[in-house]
Amino acid sequence: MTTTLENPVADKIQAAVLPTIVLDFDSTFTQVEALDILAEQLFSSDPARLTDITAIKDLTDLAMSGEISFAEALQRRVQILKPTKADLEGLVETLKGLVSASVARNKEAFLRHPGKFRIISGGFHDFIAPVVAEYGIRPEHILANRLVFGDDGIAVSVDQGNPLSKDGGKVVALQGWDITGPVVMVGDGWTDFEVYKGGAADRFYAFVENVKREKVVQATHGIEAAQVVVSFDEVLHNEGFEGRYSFPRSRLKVLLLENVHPTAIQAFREEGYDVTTVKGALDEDDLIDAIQGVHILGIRSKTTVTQKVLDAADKLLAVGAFCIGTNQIDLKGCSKKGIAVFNAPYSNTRSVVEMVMGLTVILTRNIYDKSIQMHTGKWDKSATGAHEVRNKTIGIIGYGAIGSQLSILAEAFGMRVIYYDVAEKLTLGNARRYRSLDALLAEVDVLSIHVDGRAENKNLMGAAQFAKMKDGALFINLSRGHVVDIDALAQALKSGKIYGAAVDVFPEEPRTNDDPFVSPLTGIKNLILTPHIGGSTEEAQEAIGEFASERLLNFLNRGDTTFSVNMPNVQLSEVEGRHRFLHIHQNVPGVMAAINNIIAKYNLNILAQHLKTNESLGYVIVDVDRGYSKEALEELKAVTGTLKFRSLT
Ligand SMILES: NC(=O)C1=CN([C@@H]2O[C@H](COP(=O)(O)OP(=O)(O)OC[C@H]3O[C@@H](n4cnc5c(N)ncnc54)[C@H](O)[C@@H]3O)[C@@H](O)[C@H]2O)C=CC1
Ligand SMILES: O=C(O)CCC(=O)C(=O)O
Repeated sequence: MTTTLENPVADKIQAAVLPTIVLDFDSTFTQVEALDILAEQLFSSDPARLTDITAIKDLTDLAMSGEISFAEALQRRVQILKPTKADLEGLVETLKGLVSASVARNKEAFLRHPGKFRIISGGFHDFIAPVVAEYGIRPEHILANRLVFGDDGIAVSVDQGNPLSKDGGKVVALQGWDITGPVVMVGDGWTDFEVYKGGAADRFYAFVENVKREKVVQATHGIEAAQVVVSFDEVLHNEGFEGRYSFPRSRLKVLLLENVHPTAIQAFREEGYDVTTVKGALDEDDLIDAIQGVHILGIRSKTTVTQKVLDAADKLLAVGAFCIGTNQIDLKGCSKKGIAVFNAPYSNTRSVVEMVMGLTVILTRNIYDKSIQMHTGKWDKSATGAHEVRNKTIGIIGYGAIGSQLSILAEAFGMRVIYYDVAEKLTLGNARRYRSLDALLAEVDVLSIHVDGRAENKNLMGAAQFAKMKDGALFINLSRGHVVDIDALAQALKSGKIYGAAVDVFPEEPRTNDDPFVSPLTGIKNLILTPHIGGSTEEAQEAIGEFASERLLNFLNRGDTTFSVNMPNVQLSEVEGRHRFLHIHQNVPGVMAAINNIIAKYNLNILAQHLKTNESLGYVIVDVDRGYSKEALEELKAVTGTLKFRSLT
């Protein structure tokens, strides 16, 4: 199967006859209404004038949505604001930092096509010109009002001779401009729509990235030449401009489940992707419905990505596990479809380790049960059964990222550390590796499990293993629920064989906070139960949000597969001034030769080429210079064994 990212609209438009794109300034070129910002700047520190901030905003909104006359709103706002030239300089600096995200990320396109982008605004040339200059828009390509200053340097009114100070002014002003060829108007406000309605523009884009004005959006319905766009990427794409992106990001859907941290949501939105979030996990049926049309899926530990889900995933490019474990994802199924899987292998490691150390002390001192007794009014000040952790032996099963971190912290607490791992590991500090699990079990005062969730680890700790432990040992599991036979653990605790335990993960976990927790472990003495929160610290969640979204964005934006758990890892630079083909295929003979034949046939000039394979997949990345034909792309997609094909610009 290939991923087809086509753009029929752009195909129809001859690249040679690029239109002139005329942008509105307020809430389009910038994220904000400049006069609202000016009001905040001038009045927010003066309690007596706070109401003027609201008055300015109200006037702006009424004019933008077409409720009152634009000319009246403009004049009244200037009368309230009365700015000086120095005030406007401050405003310019603020506005430079508030350019719309999709405009800012397409700066290269602005600079590459001087004269093709112009500004028309009911705002003021005085502050617009220095902001748009950074995008190569010259003063003569800005139509805007001018402020009239009094002798005292304070602006008192608007230049009345300028058509833009009047109602319907944008239509008149634009018609009088020296533009040849098609004109495309992009804006959020009613006066922008009027430009199209009044015949001064051939096409209109209602720009809703910053603000959605219902009256304007409604007005576009049923008009073939008008369209609502959530980002400037779409405008560039539709109008045949070579923006940074071969496919508008706003049409790529990201579905984030399980309360993924806001840093991730923001990262995708800032890059222009269409993000949907869901608080809890989805069960298989709901996920099958939700996954259709989704390009990127973000989950944590409670969403299971099964073969059936993958079969329904018609557009899926990548799955991000916003956690460490990936046992909830059918990795083989993903590989078979060329879907890349990423996780955040180190972002919550420390949180888990700190929790294990805390639990170790709490259990060794019997603090948990003492606290429960206190809550029932029982004061039991006694040292019996309470111990220091110093000189005790902690046994770690699974000496990976978490196990080895724990080794360091436990040693710092004065504990003796021994570990068991099926793989060769670098032993840290004075820890000792045991090659026999049984030998380790027999020696530990505290046992902590940190193996990964592979299926073979089911019931790694069962009745036989608990029986091999010292009487009165402590047991901790913050790895995966299925690793421990919980009936056997319950029995070992009830019999006193295991003196105390802490369990954070369970074979069956509720999908959301509203679902009940049912387990044979509830109600047992000296057993601390926690709702899978080993990695749930604000620090870890933020770090995971940043790390996982960065991996996914690097994959989307440049094809980089660094840290992918199933794809061959290839580190790639940004796509600058070139085209990049990304070809994911089954690792079968002949694919590379077929790709190279097509490249030779179409005489494509290769700037860089990479091939990396793993057991099941091959990943070819080809960077070519700008000239290539659509036929070449079609042939590359059709190579036998192709799973996914994308091109980036
Ligand atoms: N409770 C929570 O909120 C969290 C749980 N976790 C879980 O903690 C576990 C460990 O995470 P990491 O240390 O990052 O993983 P890791 O992959 O770095 O380490 C796992 C280690 O276990 C070893 N191992 C696997 N099976 C084994 C076996 N049968 N016997 C001995 N050693 C075995 C591996 O060789 C590896 O060294 C994972 O299951 C992860 O999902 C991770 C973060 C948060
Ligand atoms: O916090 C989560 O959702 C899962 C944490 C976890 O178990 C992991 O990172 O593997």
